[in-house]
Amino acid sequence: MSRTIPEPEGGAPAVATHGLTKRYGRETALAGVDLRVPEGAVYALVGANGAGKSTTFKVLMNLERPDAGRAEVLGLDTASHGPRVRAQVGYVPEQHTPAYGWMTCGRLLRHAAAYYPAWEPAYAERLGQALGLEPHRKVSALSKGQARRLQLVLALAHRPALLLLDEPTDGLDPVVRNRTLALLAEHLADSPTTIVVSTHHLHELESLADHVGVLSAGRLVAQLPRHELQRTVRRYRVEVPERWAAPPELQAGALRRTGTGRELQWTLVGEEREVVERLSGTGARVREVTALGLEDAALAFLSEEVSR
Ligand SMILES: Nc1ncnc2c1ncn2[C@@H]1O[C@H](COP(=O)(O)OP(=O)(O)OP(=O)(O)O)[C@@H](O)[C@H]1O
Repeated sequence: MSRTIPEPEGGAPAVATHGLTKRYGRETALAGVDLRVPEGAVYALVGANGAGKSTTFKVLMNLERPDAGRAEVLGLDTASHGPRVRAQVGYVPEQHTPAYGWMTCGRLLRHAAAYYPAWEPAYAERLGQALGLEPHRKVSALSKGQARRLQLVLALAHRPALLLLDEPTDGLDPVVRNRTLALLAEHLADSPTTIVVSTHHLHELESLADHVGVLSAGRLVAQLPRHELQRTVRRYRVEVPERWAAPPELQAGALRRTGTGRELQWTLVGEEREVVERLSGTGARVREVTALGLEDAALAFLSEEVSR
């Protein structure tokens, strides 16, 4: 089951993929993904390990070629405009291994400054200080978290139109993790930026994300604005008559079902009023309806398959 948003109105999306498919040998990493990221959105990409998040980022950066389909980033076809795309994107890759390991952090930042015309040295310095970056440390000698801090400065300091952040807080200690999220919020407030960010900790993006995409085994099983997600995905606690069978239209909207006997908890997609009417029409009594947080609402899509 997949739920998607219509094409954003007015102007091209900042990121769009069309039937994106990527295989590694017999492994299908992406199976016909149609991503739509409106300009200015903070789009959280979630999914289990191996769902295809990093592969999506790599294709968007033209670091991997799709086997079928195509991707557009900032109006450019990624396959034919790789360098132009990369020049306009701030990318934090999944791997914590920045290039130029023999340089010091300070030297690498100066090197990047020469490469990006919009690089702001003062901003780079401020970010480095806020993240506790040590300019004299050699890149190859950085710990995982230290490398992540450097990658964040490299991605943000040229204020790109698009940030592609693949688990940006991975490896960071809790203090720097919070600081990074605050820096991202400040960055957004200061410069118009579209962000696509993957995470296994969606609650961290509770105050930032306004769109959510859920990848499951290479398929985009949900893609919708956050307010839509939270409005239409609800948990219903219902009491059902004996030998009650759920009608097919409710089964179709069910993401998760727990409970036994006559008391059930269902996470369902649909307009609350209609869902309650449908349930009541079958003799079930709705005892409680709970609105879900961003993380629970998105994660419900990931348990969809296993609950069926
Ligand atoms: N270079 C590669 N060679 C072979 N298989 C690969 C390669 N890169 C990715 N895959 C496979 O493609 C699938 C998607 O991987 P990907 O790294 O995109 O997932 P992910 O959602 O980022 O996972 P995680 O949350 O664990 O980082 C996985 O099954 C993975 O094993």
